[in-house]
Amino acid sequence: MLVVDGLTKLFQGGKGITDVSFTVEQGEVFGFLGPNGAGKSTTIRHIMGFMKPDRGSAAIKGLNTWEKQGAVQKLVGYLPGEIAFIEGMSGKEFLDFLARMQRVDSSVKREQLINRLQFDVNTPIRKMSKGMKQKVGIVAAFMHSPEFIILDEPTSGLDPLMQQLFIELVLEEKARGTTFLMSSHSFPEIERTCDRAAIIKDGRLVATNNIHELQSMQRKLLVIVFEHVEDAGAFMQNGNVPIESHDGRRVTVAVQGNYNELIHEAAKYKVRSLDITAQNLEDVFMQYYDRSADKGAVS
Ligand SMILES: Nc1ncnc2c1ncn2[C@@H]1O[C@H](COP(=O)(O)OP(=O)(O)OP(=O)(O)O)[C@@H](O)[C@H]1O
Repeated sequence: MLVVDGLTKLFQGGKGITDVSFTVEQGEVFGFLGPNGAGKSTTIRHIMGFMKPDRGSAAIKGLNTWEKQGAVQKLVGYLPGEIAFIEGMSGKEFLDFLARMQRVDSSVKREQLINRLQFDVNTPIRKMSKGMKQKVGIVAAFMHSPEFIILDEPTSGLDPLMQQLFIELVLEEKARGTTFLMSSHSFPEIERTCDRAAIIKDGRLVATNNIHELQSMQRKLLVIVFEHVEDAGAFMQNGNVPIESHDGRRVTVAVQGNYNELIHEAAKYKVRSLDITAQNLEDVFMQYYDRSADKGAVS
């Protein structure tokens, strides 16, 4: 569906993106993660055909996005990072205006989306909060059922309930075969929706990975607090379990699947408490990347 190949754009002052390459398959939900200023929006603006790259290219369904921007934009639903609304319009007038340009009868879906996102579409946009404007933008990107939806930080400004609803909307569209590219700061949000994700830092892609593969590599961290410091010491010395860290009576162990040996060993001592947490998926991502990079192979 999307091929980004060696995309490079350097702004005055040296910031920008360098040699960004990745693909998004039809029906896939692809996440684009990175800190502020990493180059997410710049990459997305090239994919939408709004900017001419210095080098490299982006193509949607084989159409070069800079050379065929009109055709490309018809195929895509787009939510920009900062939406430029037309002065003086209400939400309804703005959506009517877009619907005329999209030339698809989107009235039924539009009503459903407005009802689910719970906002007053007749409010003048200049009086809307950031979250309300974001909702109008989401309706605009989804209402005409495009086959590819590109979202630049879609949940910024939304409260947790609306973030949850947004995830449901994405999963419903995904089930209908819609392809997504979406940027985010939030790994948990990407984890809930995406098949694969890429991390961008300082304008360069540092890793691309399969989320389900990462989830299967995710280790559990067990924090065991022993009754006595000596027990903690003996447990660490005798047990054949990978110790993550320790502090007095508290020992943190990382396990991936095989709990028997650990439970057997811990049961030899008096345990005061036991806590289990899953390893942060972002850490798994970066660990995996470091290992692959050492071997010279980043998938
Ligand atoms: N038109 C421009 N002229 C000069 N520098 C720019 C321009 N657009 C972006 N930049 C710079 O390029 C870098 C990447 O910006 P970009 O907006 O792509 O980041 P981002 O990952 O989307 O960040 P955020 O999460 O803050 O939206 C930043 O350092 C930014 O200041």
